[in-house]
Amino acid sequence: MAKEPAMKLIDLKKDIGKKQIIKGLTFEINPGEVFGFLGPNGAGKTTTIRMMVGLMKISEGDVLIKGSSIKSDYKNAIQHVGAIVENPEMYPFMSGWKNLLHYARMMPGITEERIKEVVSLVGLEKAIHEKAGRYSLGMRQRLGIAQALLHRPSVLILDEPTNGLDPHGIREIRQYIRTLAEKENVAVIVSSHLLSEIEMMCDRIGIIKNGELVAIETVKALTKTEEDRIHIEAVPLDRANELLRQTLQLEPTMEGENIKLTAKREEIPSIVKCLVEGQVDVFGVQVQRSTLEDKFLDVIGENAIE
Ligand SMILES: Nc1ncnc2c1ncn2[C@@H]1O[C@H](COP(=O)(O)OP(=O)(O)OP(=O)(O)O)[C@@H](O)[C@H]1O
Repeated sequence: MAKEPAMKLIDLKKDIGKKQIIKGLTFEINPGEVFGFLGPNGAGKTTTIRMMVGLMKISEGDVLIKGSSIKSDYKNAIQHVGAIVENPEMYPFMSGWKNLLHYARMMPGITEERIKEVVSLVGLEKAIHEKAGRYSLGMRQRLGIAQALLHRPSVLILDEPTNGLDPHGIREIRQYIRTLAEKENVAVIVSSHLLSEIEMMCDRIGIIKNGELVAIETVKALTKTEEDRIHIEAVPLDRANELLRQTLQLEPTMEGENIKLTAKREEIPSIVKCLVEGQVDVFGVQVQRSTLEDKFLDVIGENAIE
């Protein structure tokens, strides 16, 4: 039997006034995966996340969390969710430990053992008895994640978790997010604008644009390139251009001292051979791998970026 998805969006829609902001999102998020939710400004990420956690009314469609509808069975659905949508609320005059204890008391069945477990998951053992007010932003984020994990949610939603962190803090959060997805088998949904971040942290990515899902792929598939962009420095350039067109039926463009073309990596030796045999001197060949950022721009169209 296929495993039950941690979260399922079914034709989710949101109208505000006469405008349709979210136009029917359907996808699933699996236990133990880190899912990146990407999109340009105004694409509808925050609106979607707010509907996922019941902070905003759904116009049409539904969100199921471990099979329970957030619309018609809110109480059951929400108990499976841990979320940090805005900055986590902390009492600065209390230690990290006391903060967690305070939240734990508001929920049934959370033992001290569990508190210790989440503290260790986010790597805050050393600082947990210091006042939260003295924590760095990264430590506060981690305490927030620990708090969201206390009740063993199946889905953890983090809206821009690395916002405002320095590179060290970003690396730490990234590491802990991966660890906890693996150790707790929780589905982590991370929204972000930082593509390189998402590339390093996520297993799968959903990209939305104007309230519609335009791509959903594993990071591996999105960054795998069938064809590379190749820059060749060759003299004389005109002759090189002519040879590549006539002999190999390629479509190069010329730029300064370089020829640019797209081709498969395996084709490079025959391209060089063709040029050399045609009395063209080759001074350099550069292969440009396509990054996730290129893919993102391909999918959403460059004009969408402000
Ligand atoms: N209360 C509202 N009334 C009218 N339009 C709204 C309202 N809230 C959001 N919108 C519009 O809905 C669209 C999606 O907004 P949303 O904040 O969900 O996007 P986002 O992807 O989270 O963007 P960002 O990355 O900039 O936060 C935007 O065009 C926004 O202007």
